[in-house]
Amino acid sequence: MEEQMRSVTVRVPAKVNVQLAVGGARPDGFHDLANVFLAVSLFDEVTVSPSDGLRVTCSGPDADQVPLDRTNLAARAAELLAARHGIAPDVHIHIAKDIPVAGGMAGGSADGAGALLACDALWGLNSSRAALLEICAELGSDVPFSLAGGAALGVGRGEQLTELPVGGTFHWVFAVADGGLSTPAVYREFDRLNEDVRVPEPAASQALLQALRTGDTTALAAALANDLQPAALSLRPSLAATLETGMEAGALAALVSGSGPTTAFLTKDEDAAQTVARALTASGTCRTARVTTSPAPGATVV
Ligand SMILES: C[C@@](CO)(OP(=O)(O)O)[C@H](O)COP(=O)(O)OP(=O)(O)OC[C@H]1O[C@@H](n2ccc(N)nc2=O)[C@H](O)[C@@H]1O
Ligand SMILES: Nc1ncnc2c1ncn2[C@@H]1O[C@H](COP(=O)(O)OP(=O)(O)O)[C@@H](O)[C@H]1O
Repeated sequence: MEEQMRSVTVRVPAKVNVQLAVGGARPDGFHDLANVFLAVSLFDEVTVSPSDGLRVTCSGPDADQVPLDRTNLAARAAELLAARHGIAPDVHIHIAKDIPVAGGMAGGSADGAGALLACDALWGLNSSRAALLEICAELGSDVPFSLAGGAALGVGRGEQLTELPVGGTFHWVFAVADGGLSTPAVYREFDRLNEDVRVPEPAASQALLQALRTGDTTALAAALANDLQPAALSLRPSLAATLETGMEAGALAALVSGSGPTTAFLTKDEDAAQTVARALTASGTCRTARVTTSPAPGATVV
């Protein structure tokens, strides 16, 4: 009972990149981006409670693929926050995982942002939003957006966010692939494929921002773009069949989610999403299909 009363649970969304414009490799190994994030209604739940030391547990269908040591982004978040305040990270972090692992949907980032917010509440630190966002950026390029949710443009390596207005609800299907793809490997493949190309400065598409602002699904479908898609397809050619299956079933557009291998299908409404999900599942070109909506709120104490 004591443990229950003193636990804090935070719900955190997955993301899809509706535009991922990638620049050339920087000297620090990162790439400058114009990264338009949209949070979708697939969530992990991170629960923290006092413990003798730092401990991570995980439940859910993909739990066996999640590291439970100090490399887990949730553990790193707790350690960073505790270090800033000169306290010990004595906390049990439990992750109820529903976001595909290594799928290009920022599941690890979600858990990092979730653990940070949850520990801040558990330890009564009352950190400012700006302080939390700064720690998020230290944890990873995508982590600030997991805290923020909604929609945002991320520049720099994706960590410098500007919130974007969204004027409606979008319907998506996500086809979860068997096995993950390593984000660094996909960026390396992007570099290899662009070896002899002058990669332009990344810039957000005005048509895309307008489509988000007005909630115009057809316009959003026309503007979706992911510069990492050729690299993900090069490393995982079978994704082409998944993309084709969703389009044939009536999706307005299909793309790889971030670094993949999850693929995303935008549909005109919930019924169309169910039809696409059924076709994807029946085709055997993916492990499972998930119907979602966007935008979704960022990390929230529940
Ligand atoms: C590609 C994206 C799209 O949102 O996410 P996923 O689709 O994997 O979830 C992100 O750029 C991934 O962000 P995140 O997974 O937080 O990356 P980080 O931990 O910061 O960096 C991991 C590695 O990815 C590469 N990386 C990441 C971000 C960036 N702007 N340029 C890069 O080259 C680097 O090789 C880096 O060492
Ligand atoms: N809390 C976490 N959940 C999932 N993966 C994690 C977590 N912490 C660290 N990782 C590591 O990060 C890798 C990328 O995971 P994830 O964030 O799910 O994918 P992506 O970067 O494609 O969005 C995993 O393969 C795993 O080794």
